[in-house]
Amino acid sequence: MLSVSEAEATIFNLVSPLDNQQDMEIVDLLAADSRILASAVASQLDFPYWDNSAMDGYAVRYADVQQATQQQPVILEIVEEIPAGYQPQSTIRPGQAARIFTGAVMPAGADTVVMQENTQRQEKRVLILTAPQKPQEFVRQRAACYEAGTQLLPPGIMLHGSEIAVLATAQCTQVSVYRRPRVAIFSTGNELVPPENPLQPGQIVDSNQYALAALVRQSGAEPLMLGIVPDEPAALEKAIAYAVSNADIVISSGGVSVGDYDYVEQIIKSLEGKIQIQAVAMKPGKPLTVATFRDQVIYFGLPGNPASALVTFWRFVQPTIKKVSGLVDGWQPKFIKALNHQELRSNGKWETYFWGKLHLQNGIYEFQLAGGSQSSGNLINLAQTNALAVMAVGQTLIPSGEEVQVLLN
Ligand SMILES: Nc1nc2c(c(=O)[nH]1)N[C@H]1C(S)=C(S)[C@@H](COP(=O)(O)OP(=O)(O)OC[C@H]3O[C@@H](n4cnc5c(N)ncnc54)[C@H](O)[C@@H]3O)O[C@H]1N2
Ligand code: MOO
Ligand SMILES: [Mg+2]
Repeated sequence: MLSVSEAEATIFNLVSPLDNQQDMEIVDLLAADSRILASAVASQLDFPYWDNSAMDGYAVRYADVQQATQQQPVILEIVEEIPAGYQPQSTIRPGQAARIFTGAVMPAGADTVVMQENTQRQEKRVLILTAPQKPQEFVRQRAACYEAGTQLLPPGIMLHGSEIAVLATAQCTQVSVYRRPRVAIFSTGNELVPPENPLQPGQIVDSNQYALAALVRQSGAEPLMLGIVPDEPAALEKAIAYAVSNADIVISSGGVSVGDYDYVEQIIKSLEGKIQIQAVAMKPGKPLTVATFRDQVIYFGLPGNPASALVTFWRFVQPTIKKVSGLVDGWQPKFIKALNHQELRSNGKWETYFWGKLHLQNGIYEFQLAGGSQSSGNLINLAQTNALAVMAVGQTLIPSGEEVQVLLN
């Protein structure tokens, strides 16, 4: 049986990002939020676009004012007023200045701005009362932040407010992003019914498909919900064949253990899928099954128990979706160290995952175990959790107050 880290390495090696040519789409700037950039962006505009003032004050020649003091102010003649958005008409000559405002274009001849607090206005003249610290003070130089034609944003990053600001500034109103990966999801089990059906004796509501669809969407992909498939080989064969032909990633839940009605592995093989993982030394989630089809589609057969399905999703499927989606960095699972708030115990045989809540307490992360049963059949206390504490194989106890490794969901 593979260890969790072996399983992780196997899975992450099996998948590669979508193709940045074939699998891209063009979206409007505002629709680009939370999308992943498919190709590098360059702009034809420098940033700043032109030399401009960082202060409300006076554009001057540094050589004129470098000796100015309160006692011996330098007096300059004001030849022009330059509000933001206006193209200056004059050239500043020795002994001259222009009234200027924040964001306004620097006039030719001037190289420095003196903020108005360091001046005194006398009609058509200005007294400079304090010398600037250095030439170019309070001038935002053209291209100081970005030179036209060089790379502005690299491919493979997720776009949020700050990147959208950069694209807007570069007048990049149509953005090339990766299409969202398509993830087919179905549940297996004769006992399952959709949430809206009245329950007959022995039936169980299919919660996994809904949870997984929400998590898939949260991971940046498009869920394709294929419903409930009974534990019958023919039905399962039809569902798997359809799913692997219509999605980049397939997630089923249930039917991967050793029971007489657990057909998933058998059907994968009959459809010429390649079984890559049959079980992982973890709890919950041991019967996790992973396969590939035509070296293109990855199939996750998650265990049916609700907590097992979600834990294996967080641990393996979520990073897989993010990697496939084109993200270059940050698709990997995120672990942090936290203070363990209560004792955690396991039998030491499997890498064990405990669900709970990560709090920030006086600047320190603390892991609080969800109250109630941590059995894989319990899903009720998964609500409002945001993290999984991890106990290594061979470890049987993490005392309260000690450090614990935590996976962020
Ligand atoms: N003899 C053994 N039995 C089991 C073993 C084992 O090693 N030897 N492993 C156990 C573990 S661990 C798990 S996890 C489960 C995995 O079972 P399957 O993946 O085959 O899933 P099912 O048998 O179909 O269902 C298990 C359980 O989960 C409920 N379920 C299934 N699908 C859903 C759904 N969509 N929504 C909500 N609940 C669902 C189902 O009703 C069962 O109660 O096997 C153990 N057995
Ligand atoms: O390991 Mo199963 O996945 O918990 O109950
Ligand atoms: Mg079973």
